[in-house]
Amino acid sequence: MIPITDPRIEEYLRGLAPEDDTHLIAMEQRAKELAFPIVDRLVGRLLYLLTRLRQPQLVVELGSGFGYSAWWFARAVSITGTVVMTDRDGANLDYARTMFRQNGLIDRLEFREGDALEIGREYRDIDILFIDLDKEQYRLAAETMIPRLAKNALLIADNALWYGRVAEGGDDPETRGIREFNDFMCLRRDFFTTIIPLRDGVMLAYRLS
Ligand SMILES: C[S@@+](CC[C@H](N)C(=O)[O-])C[C@H]1O[C@@H](n2cnc3c(N)ncnc32)[C@H](O)[C@@H]1O
Repeated sequence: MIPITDPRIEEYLRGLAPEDDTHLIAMEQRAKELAFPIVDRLVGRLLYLLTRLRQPQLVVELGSGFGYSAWWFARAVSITGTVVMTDRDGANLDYARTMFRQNGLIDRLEFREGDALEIGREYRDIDILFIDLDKEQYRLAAETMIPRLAKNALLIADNALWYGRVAEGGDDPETRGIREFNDFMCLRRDFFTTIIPLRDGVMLAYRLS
């Protein structure tokens, strides 16, 4: 496994990103206790910044877990914006619903239980698509959802470097899935795509028309 960011750098960056929101801290604690993969704070802050810059009306997440990444999107969209959460595990969405009811952001959220791609197909004119579901499904997710994106949409995907295994020549289904997805997006002429080596790699792909 290739370390993407030196742990000392990550610790330094985290030290520059203090947050005191009790729900956020509770979710970070929960993720730690359950060993549940969330984007974590540094990527969360990037999601927040991108959302503020793009000012989306519609954000769709494929693979929302219990709402950590959605918290950053929901905080950043305007009061008329919507963040669609999808997860096949209803217990995750129950946790998120309770949390967003308590913090007053619930009107900005839709909670959709089931297969993320089946649900995702129902939406059009998506301004921000966030992909964080099973890694074998990334390319299919992109193929399915690109026709449903708005002009100048932003496609964001977590785990684009997959613990460095994409660069090590790993051949397990998840690594293959991420590598195929990266190739698929980076070779497209209708997107401007880059991968930021932050945490586990974040792909940003801007739709050029
Ligand atoms: C990495 S976690 C998401 C973490 C979340 N984005 C965050 O940062 O807070 C992936 C989630 O996607 C869900 N998932 C994976 N594949 C899915 C699919 N095809 N349809 C619905 N949910 C899926 C899993 O149940 C899991 O909760």
